[in-house]
Amino acid sequence: MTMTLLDIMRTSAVIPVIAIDDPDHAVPLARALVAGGIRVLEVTLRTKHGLAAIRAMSAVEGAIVGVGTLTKPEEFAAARDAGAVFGVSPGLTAALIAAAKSSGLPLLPGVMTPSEVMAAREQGFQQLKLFPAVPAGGVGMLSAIGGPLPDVTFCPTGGISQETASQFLALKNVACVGGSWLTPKDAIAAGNWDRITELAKAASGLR
Ligand SMILES: O=C(O)C(=O)C[C@H](O)[C@H](O)COP(=O)(O)O
Repeated sequence: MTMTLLDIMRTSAVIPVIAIDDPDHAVPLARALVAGGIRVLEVTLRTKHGLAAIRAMSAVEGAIVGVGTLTKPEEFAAARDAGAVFGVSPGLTAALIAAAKSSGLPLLPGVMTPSEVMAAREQGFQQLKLFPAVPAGGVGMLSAIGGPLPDVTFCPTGGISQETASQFLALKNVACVGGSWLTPKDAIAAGNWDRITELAKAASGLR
């Protein structure tokens, strides 16, 4: 059965934002996160290995793999073909809206102001990423937006940590949070998969 974006957002409390520097890290990293209860994985296109990593991680049992850092329309079909089942962008443009529709890839677009929330909603997007969440105003801003715009659900990302995530997750209009703290670069480089599983377990326990 195909999962909706909301189903995906409600699967785990935290969506790890992943950047793969070495393609050999993709599968063990995905296995380590899934072993810790974190199944939804956002693999960014920040490195040249992004698409190959999406392909490899999609084959890991239990993993639900999406593509992150979508900033250009041509990236949508390529990510979908590599196996991504959802996409995340830091912002939203007319070209990205068209690419999301033509590729069929469910998109979680980034917004940072009430006007951007309203413009995205007019285009049919009711699940949004607040980015960058903490610099934009964090918990106070999301709670204030929930007053006039209660029908939008957020995945705040940017500046959130294990220590602060629960404040975001307690909000009615937050389904999950995103962050890079589950995948520290030093742990990945050292192949310390047990540490990643521990971080994932702690994050899954947030909800
Ligand atoms: O790459 C993207 O597409 C982004 O939108 C940026 C990431 O979501 C943030 O960099 C994660 O934030 P941190 O947890 O503060 O590291």
